[in-house]
Amino acid sequence: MISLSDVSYAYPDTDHYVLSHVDLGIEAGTVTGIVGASGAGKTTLAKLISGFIPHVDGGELSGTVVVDGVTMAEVTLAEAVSHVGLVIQSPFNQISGAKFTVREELAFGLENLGVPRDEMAERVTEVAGLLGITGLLDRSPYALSGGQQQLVAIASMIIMRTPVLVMDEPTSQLDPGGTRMVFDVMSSLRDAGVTLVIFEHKLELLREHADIVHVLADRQLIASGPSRTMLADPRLEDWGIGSTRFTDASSIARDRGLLGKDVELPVSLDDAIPLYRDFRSAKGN
Ligand SMILES: Nc1ncnc2c1ncn2[C@@H]1O[C@H](COP(=O)(O)OP(=O)(O)OP(=O)(O)O)[C@@H](O)[C@H]1O
Repeated sequence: MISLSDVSYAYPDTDHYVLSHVDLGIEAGTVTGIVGASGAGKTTLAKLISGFIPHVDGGELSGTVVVDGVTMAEVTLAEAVSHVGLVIQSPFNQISGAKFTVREELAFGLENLGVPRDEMAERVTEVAGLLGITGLLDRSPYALSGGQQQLVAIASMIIMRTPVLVMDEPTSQLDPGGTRMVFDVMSSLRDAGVTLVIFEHKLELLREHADIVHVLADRQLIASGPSRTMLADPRLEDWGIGSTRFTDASSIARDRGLLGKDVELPVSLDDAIPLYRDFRSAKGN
């Protein structure tokens, strides 16, 4: 569904490559997590997958990016965005600036596609319900909190029903409840067959929702694996990505001989529970 072959990229008026010889393959209907330290190039990669590079940012690009059968550099941005939606990191910048209410804002992209009014209204109601923003529909997008704007930004992409959605830190402005809700919505999108690529720092949530995780460092995708294995990898510390409290605690317990040497370290609470149960039964209480 997504294929990057030998992709290198430098922003305009710079003399260095932000990404260098990147290869990536993503299967349809999967959830892929991409992690990397600050400045590693996550936003750049998100913009490449969704066609904003080269169509908006320009710069020097080599290699090919194919999404949903379309080579991104060879089609217009309008064509690219019909295949892949991008939720950008700053929700304020995602708002079109052309509309007075959230309802109109959500319908904006559909209007451009010529979707009939009745269907537009139905889709707005549906997506607003999904993201719990029905009560905001008649408010100005600019009168909302950062978290509310983020939900509107996500809704404005989901409503387009593209087969691929790329999300660049989609929950950065949300509280834990809002974050969980957005991840639950992502699960239902995945169930509906949407291919998701999530750039995210919240490793526990990524563990729960991503099938495969890739690590971006040194201008390349340098490691990848199933979320349980990749997100418990001790090298994540060296790459400036960190680790979860469950991995840290279990790693200490293992070093002190409380857990077996070859125990598979947990990333999330769900991973940790069976481990602690085994530990308790081994102790006989
Ligand atoms: N428009 C631009 N022009 C020139 N350099 C840029 C531009 N945008 C980003 N960069 C540089 O490209 C590199 C990668 O930036 P990018 O925003 O992709 O990283 P990131 O991993 O998303 O970071 P963060 O986690 O902080 O959002 C950084 O060194 C950044 O300074």
